[in-house]
Order: sequence, then structure tokens, then C-alpha cells
Amino acid sequence: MSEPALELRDIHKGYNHGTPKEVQVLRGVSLRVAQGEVVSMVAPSGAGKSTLLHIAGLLDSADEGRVILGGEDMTDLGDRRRTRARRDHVGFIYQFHHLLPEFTAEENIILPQLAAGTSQAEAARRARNLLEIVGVGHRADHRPSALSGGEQQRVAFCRALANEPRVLLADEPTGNLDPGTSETVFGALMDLVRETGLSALIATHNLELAARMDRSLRLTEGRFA
Ligand SMILES: Nc1ncnc2c1ncn2[C@@H]1O[C@H](COP(=O)(O)OP(=O)(O)OP(=O)(O)O)[C@@H](O)[C@H]1O
Repeated sequence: MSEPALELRDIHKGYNHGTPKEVQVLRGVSLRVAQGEVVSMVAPSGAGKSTLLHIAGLLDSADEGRVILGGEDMTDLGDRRRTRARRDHVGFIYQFHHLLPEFTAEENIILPQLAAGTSQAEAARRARNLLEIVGVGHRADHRPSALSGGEQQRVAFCRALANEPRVLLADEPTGNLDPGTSETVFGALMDLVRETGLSALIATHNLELAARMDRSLRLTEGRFA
């Protein structure tokens, strides 16, 4: 069997809210996401979904436990190698798109590729292809302000996949959209993930969306139930 795309081993994380009393958010989270597998994470607000995604995506460090991406243990990397590993392995999607307002949809997807050393022609080709998959190819030359909320979020999905990460981490990717738009946009995300064969861990409050993924996990009391 091939290596899991993402593996978390016994992750613990607490925050010390300026008082001696620490809030223990994660209490031994373990997880394996196989290559090409799409896993949902459902949890009440404040249960630690974002904390877990940030640790899995090398944006934050655990107090204990190990983070393994594509078979490589990333836990003890120094800052520079950690930044590079994040860029090479991980795509992030947030509830809000965070697109750059002064650039077009296509440019928003091209820019991170140029930063990673891809040629302009290849970056443009990939951007167009991704935009077509999520159904906004005809909006490539528009700035974010000219796009609807659902279209903006679809562009953000493409940007997250621009550098062909091994794993996609999404934090309530359709959380700020109305239910109808959320359904369409989520469908576009699944098309993108399936078409690229990507592995994904997607946090959502929406149980119907969660049920459409390969596997659904529930985070309660700092662990997967
Ligand atoms: N930087 C921080 N400093 C102190 N406490 C924090 C920090 N980040 C998160 N917390 C606390 O950790 C807990 C989990 O937060 P987290 O954002 O991971 O939850 P969540 O499940 O993503 O919530 P939501 O669904 O509301 O976004 C909360 O009690 C929060 O207040």
C-alpha cells in the first residue's frame, strides 16, 4: 500500500490564555488520509478544527505528536524547510476567499505558480484548465470584485490547487455562502478534487456535504470519536 498523503500521530495542542490554566484543545488526534481520499471533519464550533488544520498544514506546531506528509516526517523542520514543505505539499482553502483584489481571477492563480518557479506559459495553461473544471473559465479575465461570492470561492479553490499540492486542507470552504450556492460550489470543489486525484481533509458544519465525502470524522473532546 502506498504512503498516506497525510498522517497525524497522537497530536496534542493547548493554549495558555495568559493565565496559568491551559486550555487543552487537541488531546491525542490521530488520522491517516490515503492518496486520493477525501475526508470530512465535523465538529462543534470551538472544538479545534482550525487548530488541527493549521497543524496538519504546517502553519502551527503541535505540543506533542507527529505530522507526516507524503511519507515525510515534517514535525521537526526548521522555519525555511517548513515554509518550503508547506508550499510544495499543501493547498489551503478558507471560508473567505482572500483573493488579491487588484488581479484578475487568472492572475490570482498564476501568481503562486510563478513564486514556485513555474513558467508563465505553463502557469497560465494550468490556471485556465482549473477555472474550466470549476465552471468559471469565462470569468478568467475578471477581477474578484466583478465575481459573485460563489465564483470568487471557486477561483480560490483553483488557486489552492495551482502548485499541485499533495493534500488539500479546507476550513468551512462554503461556510459563507447561502445553501443553494454552497451546494453548487461544493460540487465544483469535489469535481476539482476528483479530477486531480488529490487527497483532502475538509472541515464543515454541513452534515449533508460531509456525507458526500469518502469518510466522515467527528472531532469531540479533542479527539476523533
Ligand atoms: N491562538 C490562540 N490562542 C489562544 N486560544 C486559541 C487560539 N486559537 C484557538 N484558540 C482556542 O482553541 C479552541 C479551538 O479553536 P479553533 O479555532 O481551532 O476551533 P474551531 O473548531 O475551528 O472553531 P470554529 O468552528 O468556531 O471556527 C477555542 O477555544 C479557541 O478559543
